[in-house]
Amino acid sequence: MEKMQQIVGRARAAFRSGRSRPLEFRIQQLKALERMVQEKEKEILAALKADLNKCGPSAYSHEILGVLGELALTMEKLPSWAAPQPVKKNLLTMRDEAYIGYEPLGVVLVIGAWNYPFVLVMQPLIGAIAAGNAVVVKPSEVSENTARLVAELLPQYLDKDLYAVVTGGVPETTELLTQRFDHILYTGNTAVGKIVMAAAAKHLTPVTPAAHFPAPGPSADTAAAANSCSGSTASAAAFQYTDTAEQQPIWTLLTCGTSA
Ligand SMILES: NC(=O)C1=CN([C@@H]2O[C@H](COP(=O)(O)OP(=O)(O)OC[C@H]3O[C@@H](n4cnc5c(N)ncnc54)[C@H](O)[C@@H]3O)[C@@H](O)[C@H]2O)C=CC1
Ligand SMILES: CCCCCCCCCCCCC/C=C/C(=O)O
Repeated sequence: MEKMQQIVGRARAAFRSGRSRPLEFRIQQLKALERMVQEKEKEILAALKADLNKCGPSAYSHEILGVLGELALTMEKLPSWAAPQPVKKNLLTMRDEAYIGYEPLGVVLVIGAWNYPFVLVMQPLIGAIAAGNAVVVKPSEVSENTARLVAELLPQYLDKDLYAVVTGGVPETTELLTQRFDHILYTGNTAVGKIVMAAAAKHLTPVTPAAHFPAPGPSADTAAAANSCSGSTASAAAFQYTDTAEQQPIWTLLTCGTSA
């Protein structure tokens, strides 16, 4: 318990330091992530082969190109996604500067699944970094080589305190879920999804699930409505990922929008 408390506590302290907020810092971390994928492509593909016998164009396109594509898109669009959006003024606000400004939520937990073990932790990680959050990544223990590689590589390229990796199985995930997060992005089966959502509910933490739930994936609106940011307007940032296999949106990362 103490270990998870320390990991999440370190991420929270790093978040509170404010260094994840500036746009230049976020883009610099995303660039480092891009360099990691380019420089360690062979190791990533070898881990996928060892875990799942995944290889050839399918491994390369989903797990490497998919991540590089997400990084390129995010770095290109981030300045406009993160920019304050002017809002219409009324009589009460006509003398004010009125806009919606996007704020990071805090510490985000990313739980990945075994079947696309690299892309399913990297895509949400990219969105969470882009939005200025600290992140704790929990890759699937079933694809243990990929999990080990992610734990080894991320600290070599990213800020070690802001972005942590926890490896292990059910006991570790269970322990991790006792901690308070500001958002949880979960991919996996429905039964565990219910466990994750119940644990999150104890801290009133919003969860974005990517499982095969009966309803389609969450839309920006439903996710925004589910998110509560005290004293501010909840707004969906444009960090949305479309699952090309299923043609439905599966990731929506929220930031808090505050309007003056
Ligand atoms: N909608 C989508 O976009 C996607 C959905 N999926 C779904 O996910 C399925 C694979 O998921 P799983 O087999 O669940 O993957 P998995 O066995 O890798 O588990 C997912 C995560 O849940 C954690 N976990 C497992 N048991 C737990 C427990 N009792 N308490 C807390 N945490 C626990 C694991 O540590 C792991 O990180 C696929 O078959 C598919 O249905 C997968 C990829 C994308
Ligand atoms: C040039 C082609 C680039 C394609 C990139 C697509 C990357 C998306 C990979 C995500 C795979 C998740 C699929 C979900 C599976 C499931 O529901 O079990």
